[in-house]
Amino acid sequence: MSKVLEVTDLQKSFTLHEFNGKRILGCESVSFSVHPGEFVGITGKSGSGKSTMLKCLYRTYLPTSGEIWFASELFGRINLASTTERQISTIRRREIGYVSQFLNVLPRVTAQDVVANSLVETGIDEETSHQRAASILSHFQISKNLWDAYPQNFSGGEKLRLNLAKEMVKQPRLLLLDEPTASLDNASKELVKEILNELKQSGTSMVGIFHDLDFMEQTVDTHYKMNQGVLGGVTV
Ligand SMILES: Nc1ncnc2c1ncn2[C@@H]1O[C@H](COP(=O)(O)OP(=O)(O)OP(=O)(O)O)[C@@H](O)[C@H]1O
Repeated sequence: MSKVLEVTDLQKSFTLHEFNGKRILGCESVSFSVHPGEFVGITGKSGSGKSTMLKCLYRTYLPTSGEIWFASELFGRINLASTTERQISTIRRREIGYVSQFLNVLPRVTAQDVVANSLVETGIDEETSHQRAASILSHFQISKNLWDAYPQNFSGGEKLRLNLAKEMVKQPRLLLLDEPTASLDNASKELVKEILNELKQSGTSMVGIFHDLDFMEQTVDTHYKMNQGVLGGVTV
């Protein structure tokens, strides 16, 4: 089966200029693949390099070495580790989503506009975008009286669901999840589990990092462990 993502020998280290160029290892020797509709889960101790690896996949961090091959619908097979900023920004708008508990949106933009703007950026007209945004916000159980509120003050669970809504509405080929259950109660976790399963059924591939092992074991297809920056063998 063709691969959506193929990571080979990814390494990221940080140079601390204020400490005479001291280098800190984020991750190294990271190699794995993701197939269409596959959900890969990554666990590991705090500081083991999980977020660094995920941020390299989204190109928030420029990898120090290694390759990240992504099967893009728009550009064909491209190496995210070395492609241009311009391609990366198109890919982020159209094909790769990133979800964490932290909401990074413009101030004074309502929740419904946050989701609708995600679609407008892909070229869909305003009216259709607002209709689809309303439908996904209901589906994610974000109460209607919050749709025209500013999400900066939303609860942790509401922010996470809004983040998921704004990324999922684009139907990305690949979704990156940074601790998708942080700050969720059990009912919200169940909802997120259902949503992730629906996404999988629709063919979206996912890579998620987790501290919540129970949740992870119920949702992922493949599990890797990160240890001191190195990605270890499959355990599920
Ligand atoms: N921007 C940065 N500058 C310098 N060092 C960094 C940076 N980001 C991460 N690191 C270092 O890289 C190492 C791995 O950190 P990372 O955040 O990837 O771990 P993690 O496994 O995601 O941890 P946690 O589970 O606590 O979130 C740590 O030693 C961290 O201090």
